[in-house]
Amino acid sequence: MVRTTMHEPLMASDAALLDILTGPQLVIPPKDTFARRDAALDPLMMAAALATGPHVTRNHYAHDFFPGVALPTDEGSWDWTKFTGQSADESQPRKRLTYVSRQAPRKVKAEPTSVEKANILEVTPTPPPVSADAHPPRLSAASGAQTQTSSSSTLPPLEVKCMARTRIPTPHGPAFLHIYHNNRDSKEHLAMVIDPGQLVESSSAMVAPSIRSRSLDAVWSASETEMDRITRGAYVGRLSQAHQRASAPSATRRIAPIDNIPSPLIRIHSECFTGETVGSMRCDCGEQLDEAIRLISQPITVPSASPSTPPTQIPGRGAVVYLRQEGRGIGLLSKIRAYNLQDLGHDTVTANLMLGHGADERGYDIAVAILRDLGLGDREQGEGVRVLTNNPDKVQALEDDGLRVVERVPMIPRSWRMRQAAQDGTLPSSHKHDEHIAGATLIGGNAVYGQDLDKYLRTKVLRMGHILPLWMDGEEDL
Ligand SMILES: Nc1nc2c(ncn2[C@@H]2O[C@H](COP(=O)(O)OP(=O)(O)OP(=O)(O)O)[C@@H](O)[C@H]2O)c(=O)[nH]1
Repeated sequence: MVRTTMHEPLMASDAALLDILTGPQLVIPPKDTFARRDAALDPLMMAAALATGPHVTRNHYAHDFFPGVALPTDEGSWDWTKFTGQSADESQPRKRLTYVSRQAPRKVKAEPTSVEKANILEVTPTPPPVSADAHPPRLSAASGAQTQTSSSSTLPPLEVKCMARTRIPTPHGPAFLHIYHNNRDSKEHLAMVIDPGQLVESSSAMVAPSIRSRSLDAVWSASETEMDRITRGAYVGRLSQAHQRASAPSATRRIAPIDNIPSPLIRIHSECFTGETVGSMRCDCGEQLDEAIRLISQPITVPSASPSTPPTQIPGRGAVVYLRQEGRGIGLLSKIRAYNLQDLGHDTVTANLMLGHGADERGYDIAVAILRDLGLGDREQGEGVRVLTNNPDKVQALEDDGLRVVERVPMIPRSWRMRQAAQDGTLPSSHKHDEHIAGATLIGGNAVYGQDLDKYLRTKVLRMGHILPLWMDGEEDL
C-alpha cells in the first residue's frame, strides 16, 4: 500500500510512515519530514492515522494494526498502546501484524483521553459557521438542541442538530426521516417522525401540534436561500412541484398537552444490522422496528368532552429514534462473536460477559436530546411521551437522562401474540401459516417463529427483566 509502484522497493520514508501508522504512540511528525513523492498519498495516510488511535471515542470503530487475536480480551487487543511489536524474547521475530476493525468497550472509553479532551476544548468555544451543505464537526448552540445532563463533567453540554429531513412512505403510512449530527460521536443518528397531519396544507385541519425539529427549522446563516432550506427539508406541507414553501424558524415554545389527546408514542430503537437488514431471526429487532412504526401510525381516537358528541379520530403521531449503537452498544464485530458463543450454548447476556463487555452498553442521552429538539418529552417545555418498550431499565435510563415519560407501552412479540390468539381460537384461519413466512421480520412483514428467536425473547424476560408474559415451552406448535 505504501509503495508508489508495484516493483519499487520500500523507501526509507515509506518505512518511517508505516512506523507511525503502526506504532504504539500517535506521533505527528513535523512538516516536511517526508520527501514528497508523486501522489496525494501522504495526506491520505496521515488522515488515516489521525482517524485511529487512542483518541477515538467508544462510538468510533477503530481500524488499525494488531497482532492476530482470537478474543478481544487477549493481548489487550482493544488497547493498541499496549502493543509494542517487540516480543519479550529478543531472539524471537517481531510479532506479525494483521489489519482489524474494532470498538473499545464503553467502560474503557467512556472517560475521554487527554487528546480527546484537548480536541473538545479546542473546538467547542468557537463553533464554525454552519451552512446548508457543510457538515460541521461541532454545532452552533443557537441552532442545536442542548441537553441539561452530561454523562461526564469534563464534556461540554451535549448538542444535536438535524441536518436534513425527508418524507418516507412506509407500508404503515408516511413518515419523515430526520438525520442528526451531534458533538459526542461521529454517527448519524436518525429519527422517524410520524405525524401525517403535517402533510395537510391547511393548519386549521391540525388538532395536535406538529412534531418538528427546532434545529432544522432554525436559520442557519444570513445568506441561506429558500431553496437551501427546502432542500434540507425545512418546508411545510407536502413538497411537490406545485407546493414549495420553506418553514419559518420555530421559537422555543411550550407545547401544552392538549385535552384528551394522548401523549405522542415514541420508541428508542438501537441499530441491528442482522435483524433489520438481513432479517435474522436470532433477535426480534426487525419486527420491533416495523411494529413500532405500525403502532405509532395507528389513528388515535380522541374522546369528546361531552357525552353527546361522538369521539373524533386524528392521525397517529410520535417518533422512532434510531440510534447507531449496534449489538446493545458492543458493535457488530463483538455481536457476531457473541453469536458464536451462543451457538455453543450460552445466552446473549453470558456471551457478552464472556467477551469482556457489559450485558448492555447503550446510552440514551443523544436520543433524549433528539426528542427534545423535536419538542417531545422535555421536562420544562414540550409534551411528555409514551414509550414503546418492554425494558424497564431503558425507561429508567431515559428518565435519568431527563425524558418525561408518562407511560410505558409494551411490545408483545408477534409470534407470541399469534400463538396466544391461536390458543384462544381467535386467530383467523388465513393467518395460521403466516408466521413461517421467510424474511417476515423485515419491514412490513408478519409474525415469524424460530427457535433462536424464542430463545432470545426468553432471555430478555428471564435474564434482562423485560416485562412480558412468558410464552411457556410446549405451547409453540399451532
Ligand atoms: N450483544 C448482543 N446484542 C444483541 C443481540 N441480539 C440483538 N442485539 C442488539 O440488541 C439491541 C436491541 O436490544 P434488546 O435487548 O433486544 O431490546 P431493548 O431495546 O433493550 O428493549 P425493547 O425496547 O423492549 O426492545 C440491538 O442493538 C441489537 O443489535 C445479541 O445476541 N447480543
